[in-house]
Formats: sequence, C-alpha cells, structure tokens
Amino acid sequence: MEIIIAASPKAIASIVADAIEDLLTEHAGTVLGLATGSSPLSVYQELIRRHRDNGLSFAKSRAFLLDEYLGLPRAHPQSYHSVIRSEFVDHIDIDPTHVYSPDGEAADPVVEGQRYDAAIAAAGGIELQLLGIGTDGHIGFNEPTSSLRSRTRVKTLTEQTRSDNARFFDHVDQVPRHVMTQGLGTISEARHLVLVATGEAKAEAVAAMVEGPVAAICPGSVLQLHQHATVLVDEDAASRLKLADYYRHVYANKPRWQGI
Ligand SMILES: N[C@@H]1[C@@H](O)[C@H](O)[C@@H](COP(=O)(O)O)O[C@@H]1O
Repeated sequence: MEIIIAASPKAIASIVADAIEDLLTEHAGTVLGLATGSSPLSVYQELIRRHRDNGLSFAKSRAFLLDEYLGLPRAHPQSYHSVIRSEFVDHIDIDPTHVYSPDGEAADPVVEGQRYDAAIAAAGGIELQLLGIGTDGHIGFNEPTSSLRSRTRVKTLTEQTRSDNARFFDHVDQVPRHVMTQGLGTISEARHLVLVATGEAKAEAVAAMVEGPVAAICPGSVLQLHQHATVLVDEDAASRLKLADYYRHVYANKPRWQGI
C-alpha cells in the first residue's frame, strides 16, 4: 500500500486526476470505478476542469458505481445514481447510459447483486476504483464485520453511517436503513484502488485501515491485501498515523515516472 500525505484536497485531486488521465490516454475505453460522498468531489472537479479546459475525453469510457440506497427511486436527488450525475457525469462527455449502478429498486436484490458483479466482470473489470472511507472504516457501504471476500449484496447501515449521511437529507429518518454495495471481494478485484480521505473526522479510520490489523471490523483494512492500493490523505486525516514521516520520506523519494 502506498500512503501519500498531501497538503490539501486540491493537491490530492491533482495526483489522482493525473492517474486517471494516464489511464484514459493509454486506453480510451477504460472502465472506471466511481464513488459518491464528499471525499472524491475535488477529484471530480479537477477532472471536469481538465475536460473543459484541455479536452480530456471520457467518451469511450465506462463507469461502475460502488453502491446505492435500497428503496430510493433512481430519480431521487440523493440516490447515488442521481448524485454521481449531478456531481460528475453531467459535466463530462461520458455516455450517461454507460455509467452503471446497482438498482436499489430491484424486485430481487440478491439477483441484482449477482447481476451487478457479472456486469463488472463482463466489462473486463474495473481499472481504477475511487474510494472514500466512512468514520467507522467502511468502504462502499461495507460496514464493520463485512466479509473481506463479500460480493455485491444488501447491507444494513450502522446508525453512525446514517447520522453521518443525514446531512444530505432533510432529516436522519429519511436516510434509508438498507443499501446495496459492491462487496469487499468485488472491490478488491479492481486493478488499482485509490482511496481519498480528508479531515480530522477520518483520522481514526485511516489509522485503523493503514496501520491496524487486517480485520473485518475495519473493512478498509482489506486494502492491505491488494497488490496496488494508494491511500491519499491530507494532514488532518493523517494525524493519527504512526509512520507518517516514513510515508512522506517514501513519496518524496519516489521516481515521478512511476505515477501512483
Ligand atoms: N457509501 C459512501 C462511501 O462510498 C463513502 O466513501 C463514505 C464516506 O463519505 P464522505 O466522503 O462523504 O465522508 O460514506 C458513504 O456512506
């Protein structure tokens, strides 16, 4: 795992956007893994800027979202299907019908989970998966004790996650209790995992993920088992990392041609 401590969300965005731009340049039909939440927003803003100012094109690429609320209609402004469109997809040239997410209204959620995993595999798998992390260590919506090999399925949110996400709704009671999320096994099949975390509220989860044991109690710790995982944090989110100086030293001495 590579840990990059950057000065600001903007600096993180520029590093991640470089990696995505490199992929698109090598292979226009790249399959991206997108995440919702506030953490990747600065990355999306930087990619939108590069599309607008430099002509970076997503026209031939496809994208899969990590997760979706169960029972929320796709047209609901807080469905992840809607959120990824308003925050990112509507501002670039990707074909919106090539941006996929689990169907939170599927008649049979078990079948829908299997269908979603099969669709990712049929697309050739995800090249680069963007991730955030919840304050309880969840990635996607894989709450603590999620199997490290889990597949796309229904999960029940912790009350902590519901209250963290209440800011997007009028009231916490409106935050759905159930979700459909790519499993930790599904996520782990992406060729490159890129996790972004900023702010003091994430410091504990980041330390557990990076320096704690690999354990289902901290779902993000599954990144320790991945061949190519990059964690980008600002100073606040890095504040509880014991080996922060070592991570800085490694990154400062990294040959730039390696990218991330
Ligand atoms: N399902 C999403 C995750 O994909 C996201 O990474 C996390 C953190 O969100 P934020 O980036 O807004 O802190 O919580 C949400 O519930």
